[in-house]
Amino acid sequence: MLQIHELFRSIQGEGPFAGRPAVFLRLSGCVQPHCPFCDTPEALGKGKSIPVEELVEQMTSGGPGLAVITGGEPFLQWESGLKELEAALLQKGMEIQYESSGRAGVPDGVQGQVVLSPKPGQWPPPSVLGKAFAVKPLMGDKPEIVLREIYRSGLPPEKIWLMALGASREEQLQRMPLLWEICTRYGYHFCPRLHILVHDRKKGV
Ligand SMILES: Nc1nc2[nH]cc(C(=O)O)c2c(=O)[nH]1
Ligand code: SF4
Ligand SMILES: [Mg+2]
Repeated sequence: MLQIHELFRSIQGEGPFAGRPAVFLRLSGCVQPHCPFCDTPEALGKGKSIPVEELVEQMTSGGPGLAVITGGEPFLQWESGLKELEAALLQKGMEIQYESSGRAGVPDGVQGQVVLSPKPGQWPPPSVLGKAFAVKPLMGDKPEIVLREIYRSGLPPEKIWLMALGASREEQLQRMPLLWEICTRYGYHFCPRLHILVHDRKKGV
């Protein structure tokens, strides 16, 4: 069983796979304490219990493609169903990408691609960063602190996507010019959040 908040088809809005059609599974629950700026508070509750087999059926009904598994914090449920879901989806030819804050660690043996979005003040340890395919830090009012963490971690610029904190189109657009400048200067990827730019605060897209 997995505790889920929602399952929907959309376009990956962030990171290295941005622009790709994908099926999204948003798992429920996150590590305490929850972030005061959380943009998915609706996913922090208990959610609905759904059997893994039913999720596999729904997620593969459109044929093979990209599955994005997000939350909340998806890796909290690794041992209670997510590992099993990963194996079943891979077996059906799906490509898997995780959206994780890194706050629950990254399980050993995970096969999908892990994209970490560290939150301000919560920079993950090297053992967690080392398992990431890409790192896309949320940039808020103190970008210099995050830039220092990136520099200290020794991550190569090719692995970094900078994205703006904020759940609204207005906040995104307001923070983008500075991020654009920083990305140009340091050779990081600029990460628009397409679903917010297109749909603003709408959920389930
Ligand atoms: N379209 C779309 N792309 C996303 N990429 C990461 C998302 C997330 O909430 O983790 C997300 C989301 O909620 N929607
Ligand atoms: S890690 Fe993400 S989902 Fe969890 S409380 Fe923080 S912002 Fe919300
Ligand atoms: Mg999100």
